[in-house]
Amino acid sequence: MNRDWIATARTLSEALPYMQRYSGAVVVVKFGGNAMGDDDAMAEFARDIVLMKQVGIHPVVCHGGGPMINDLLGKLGIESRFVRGKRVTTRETVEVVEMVLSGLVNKRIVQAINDAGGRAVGISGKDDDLMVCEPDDPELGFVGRPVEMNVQIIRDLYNAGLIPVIAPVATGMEDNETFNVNGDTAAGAIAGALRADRLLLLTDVSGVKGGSGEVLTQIHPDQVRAMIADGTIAGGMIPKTETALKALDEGVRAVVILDGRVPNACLLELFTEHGAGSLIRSTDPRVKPRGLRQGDSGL
Ligand SMILES: Nc1ncnc2c1ncn2[C@@H]1O[C@H](COP(=O)(O)OP(=O)(O)O)[C@@H](O)[C@H]1O
Ligand SMILES: CC(=O)N[C@@H](CCC(=O)OP(=O)(O)O)C(=O)O
Repeated sequence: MNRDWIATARTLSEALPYMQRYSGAVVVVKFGGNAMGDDDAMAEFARDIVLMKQVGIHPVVCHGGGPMINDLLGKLGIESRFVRGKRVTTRETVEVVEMVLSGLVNKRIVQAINDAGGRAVGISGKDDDLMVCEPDDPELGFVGRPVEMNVQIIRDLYNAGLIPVIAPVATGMEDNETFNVNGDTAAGAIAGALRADRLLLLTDVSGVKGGSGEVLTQIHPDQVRAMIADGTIAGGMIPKTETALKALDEGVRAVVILDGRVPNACLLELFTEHGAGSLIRSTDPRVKPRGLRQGDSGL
């Protein structure tokens, strides 16, 4: 027999304990615009999500799309400006943000998941008032900070066998305003409100790097705080790790920051001993560990 088939069968067999451990788990996956890549990479991501659903996990996809917003704004002659990793969003910009995120990007992901045999439903933070926001910072304009989460719609969708795909656009508390929410912030708020078992933040680096540039495979929340304070964590990694800490405070069991450009990144993290990227886990003794990596004291 061809040896590759034996290896394939062994790989599947080795994944069994991980599949059992995660059965029924809620896994929120943040799919960033930089991690999306070409159609092949999108199709591969979609297969990973469908496989997760097939083995009894409830995947919840929350996406970004910053580079795609930049493209359309550029075509319209509108300049993109960011302050501390967040887009300065005018009334004019927020219309483009909603068109790109709720339209183009959301439906591209929905279509890819459906093509892979899943049943995806695309919504935004506006649907069923999933995410209600207040202005984040006057300097940023129509950028929202989630203050009220109504996640029953997500539970209804995943319990019905569907895969929610969420665009980070939300309603304001007043005047039916539309707010642009950073994708990491939205994914963290959704994972926190769901008390998710895992929040996977897919990005374009292999994880959180320490002082000498090495990727840290497991990080204590206190170490993350120290690395933000001493500048080891900088730029776009600041909102990402702050999101991770907040989500852990809200009851998420563990957050993993990993490279979404690596083939089958989600499967590598969930179903192999190796794992992927940097895992930051809850230190709250009331949050029961589930499916942590081999060798972790909480396993
Ligand atoms: N300690 C660190 N470890 C890893 N990346 C870091 C660190 N400090 C800053 N960064 C930067 O953060 C970036 C990831 O944030 P960002 O580009 O906003 O991701 P995304 O677009 O996927 O949301 C990396 O590409 C890297 O340049
Ligand atoms: C407030 C804010 O910055 N919103 C983001 C929303 C998209 C996003 O977060 O996309 P990525 O995950 O691909 O970066 C933006 O306008 O770019």
